[in-house]
Amino acid sequence: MKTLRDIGEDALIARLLTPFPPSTLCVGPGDDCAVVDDGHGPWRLLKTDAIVEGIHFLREAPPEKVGWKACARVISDFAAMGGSAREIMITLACPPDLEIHWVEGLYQGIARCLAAHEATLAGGETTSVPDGGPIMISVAGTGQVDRRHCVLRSGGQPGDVIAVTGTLGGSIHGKHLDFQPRCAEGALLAQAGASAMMDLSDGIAKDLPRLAQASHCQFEWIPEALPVTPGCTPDQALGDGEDYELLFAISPARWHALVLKWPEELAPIHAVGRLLEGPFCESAIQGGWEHFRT
Ligand SMILES: Nc1ncnc2c1ncn2[C@@H]1O[C@H](COP(=O)(O)OP(=O)(O)OP(=O)(O)O)[C@@H](O)[C@H]1O
Ligand SMILES: Cc1ncc(C[n+]2csc(CCOP(=O)(O)O)c2C)c(N)n1
Ligand SMILES: [Mg+2]
Repeated sequence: MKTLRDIGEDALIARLLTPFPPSTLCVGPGDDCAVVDDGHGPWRLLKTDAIVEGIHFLREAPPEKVGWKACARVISDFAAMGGSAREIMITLACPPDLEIHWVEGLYQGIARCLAAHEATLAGGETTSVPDGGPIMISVAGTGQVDRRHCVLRSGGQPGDVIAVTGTLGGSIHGKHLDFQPRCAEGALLAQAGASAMMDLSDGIAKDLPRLAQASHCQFEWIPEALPVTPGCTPDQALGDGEDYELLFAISPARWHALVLKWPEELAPIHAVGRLLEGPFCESAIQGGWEHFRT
């Protein structure tokens, strides 16, 4: 009998979505967020995400940071559309022997993250896992994005520059619990006419092929152009994952204009490659995170 390990996360999701009719939303499954048009005002963004003890964090991690991470991951996906967060709901599944203090710490981190991003706690759900089971925190949220400036993974064009914010690699040494979702950067990139965008959670080795595939393009990348986090190797920059930086495509003319006006106080931007005439067939980069296999 085949198991999830045999096919991995991406093939599993593709199989699970097969029986469903094509989405009638502005954007259905397949992007960082789903997008809903209420007919007036900004577009609504929907996202759900989960972190699990032993996979995304260890029990000895400071609970405030775990709470921050759980919410910041969702906000990073809003940023990846050019948008921002609105309402957040938290589902908490814990084993009975967990100290109350740990959960209170978790909620301090959640509160800090929501306050920093002007998001509102709308409610949640609390449940248990059997003794010895892992803590799981699931965060669902709504966000919003200006309907003229919503950036999908699928809008990339052959010839577009591929670029990233910040530096890549080494997140396990602390950044994965303590990152700033790139909301200001995402909004500016959307206004500047980025053609495609996503956040980097599984490593650029996994996520760049995903963006290229969604945009029906091939890609080339320049290994020496990767902005590697100091102290990390290029392989770590490619595959460590949980960078929570933005990966985007933009026309060469817009890229040149953007570089000239990019504000110093935002995370720096670096070109790392180019989209090429399609169709996407196979990834030229190895590495990155895939659930059930990594
Ligand atoms: N179990 C599921 N059922 C339906 N749709 C799913 C399921 N899991 C993922 N998806 C959809 O598949 C797409 C890819 O999901 P994934 O979790 O990889 O998103 P991501 O943005 O790449 O990752 P992250 O949440 O770490 O940023 C998303 O559009 C998501 O809504
Ligand atoms: C204890 C521990 N072990 C490993 C990692 C690294 N890690 C976990 S999930 C993931 C990919 C992103 O997840 P998702 O695909 O769910 O967005 C990465 C890089 C960690 N943070 N903590
Ligand atoms: Mg994402």
